[in-house]
Amino acid sequence: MTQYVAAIDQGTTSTRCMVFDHSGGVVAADQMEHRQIFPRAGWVEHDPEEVWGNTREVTARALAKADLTAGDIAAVGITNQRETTVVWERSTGRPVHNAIVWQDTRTDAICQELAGRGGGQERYQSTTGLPLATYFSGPKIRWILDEVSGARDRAEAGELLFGNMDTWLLWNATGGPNGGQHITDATNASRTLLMNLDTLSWDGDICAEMGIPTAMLPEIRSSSEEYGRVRERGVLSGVPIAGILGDQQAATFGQACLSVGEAKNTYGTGNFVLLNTGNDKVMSRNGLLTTVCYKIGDRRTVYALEGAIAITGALVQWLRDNLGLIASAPEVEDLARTVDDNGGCYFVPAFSGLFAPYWRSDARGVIAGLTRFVNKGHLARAVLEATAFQTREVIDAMNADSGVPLKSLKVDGGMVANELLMQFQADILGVPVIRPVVAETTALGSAYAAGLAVGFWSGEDDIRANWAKDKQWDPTMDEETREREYQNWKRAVTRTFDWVQ
Ligand SMILES: Nc1ncnc2c1ncn2[C@@H]1O[C@H](COP(=O)(O)OP(=O)(O)O)[C@@H](O)[C@H]1O
Ligand SMILES: O=P(O)(O)OC[C@H](O)CO
Repeated sequence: MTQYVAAIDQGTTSTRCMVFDHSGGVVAADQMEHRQIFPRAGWVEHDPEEVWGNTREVTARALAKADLTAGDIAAVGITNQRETTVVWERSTGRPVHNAIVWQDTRTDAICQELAGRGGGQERYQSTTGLPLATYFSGPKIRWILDEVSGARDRAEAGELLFGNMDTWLLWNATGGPNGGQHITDATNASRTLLMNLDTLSWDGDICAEMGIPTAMLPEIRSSSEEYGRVRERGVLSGVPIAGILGDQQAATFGQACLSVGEAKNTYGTGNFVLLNTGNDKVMSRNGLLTTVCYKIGDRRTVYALEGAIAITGALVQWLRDNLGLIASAPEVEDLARTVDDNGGCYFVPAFSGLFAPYWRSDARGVIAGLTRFVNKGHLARAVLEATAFQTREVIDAMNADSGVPLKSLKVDGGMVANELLMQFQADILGVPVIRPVVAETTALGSAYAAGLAVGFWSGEDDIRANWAKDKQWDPTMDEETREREYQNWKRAVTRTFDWVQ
């Protein structure tokens, strides 16, 4: 009897396997962190083989915890950190380079060169919905083909394959060199700078301009259909892999933001606000991305506007790992509660430049407003407030683009355990912030996509019915304080500009 659906959530800091029942409840879970490799300032890499090894391990451990076997699982969904780029050999499965992570800024010169050509930024935005920025996969593939000896010739000959983490895991799970499926879904493909947002196919002209042979690109499919079955030797042997969604789109789906105008914010390594815009793609005039939200089987594509913020939870990690001011991420709340306010201190974590709504690769981090009064408690508060201020900036942009002010914000991700942050977020936005019972909405969203494809769930009404509120924070800050604090933040942001020359 197949009573459950499994999800693999391959995130920036860790890989999880979660098993869900029909009500969307968590039956079992396991998680492993992988190494963050920083070869130079601004460069961030992961080892794809380590990530694949961790995926197998967390899957085996999650099943063992609930005493389940492959026969109990109706389908598997994959969700993943988006944009992170892997290039590997078709015949052996060996990566030709470490994965280049979404936060990595090494492709700045490539992006500037492409922007300088005919059409430049404007052409990329109108075709792909994205600005030309180091964040996306296309320039990262180009860098690997330029820098790894012989790689471009081998890619042209069909010997090398490209994939984001979804494709890398799917290919390995379905057999690797022995029949592995080379497939991605439209949400992941919409983050490469290479896909046409209307046709959901690779844009031949852009690929040629970027020097990327189409022979190495995966087939683009919907987010909910059977792509293949787990290889014979896998713990989930024979189970269909039937859902793929980029992690932020998965969280949108898992939060049941299924109607036009519904939005969620995920607080992880970075923050990502997605607003469902239905079957219409809205082109931003305020620094947001236009992206595929999901495509269920052969139904019409649903699009989203996205505010992508590079560094939020990663700043808490930085406080822990680089300064040693806290021993674990949750301790940042205790430290921040030792003071009443930020003491005039604002921390703008432009570690990878600034993403939405600025897209400034020349920006670098700044702590503004330092005096002898400021202590580590104020610094902890400034670290948490940075997440809330950055969120306000992208919500403002969204309100301007859509013309309809947001009434409340659904939240999820690792940082939403932080009650101080959630209250400050409601205060600085001036709208209620709502956390669901299952905060693991990313894994849940990909489980829903997989379960829908095999008939485990019958439709979107099941997803809506499973969503339940855990807690709500209402704004308590007066308007004058809110705007004064926000304007101080904005002034601090301007101090990060023009640093990299
Ligand atoms: N209680 C907390 N307060 C503040 N930040 C937290 C807390 N718990 C976890 N974090 C941060 O949340 C992030 C982990 O969230 P998660 O959703 O697992 O991220 P990802 O999916 O990006 O790997 C880390 O960057 C960590 O610093
Ligand atoms: O791994 P996360 O949760 O930080 O998400 C990363 C995003 O997908 C990057 O676009």
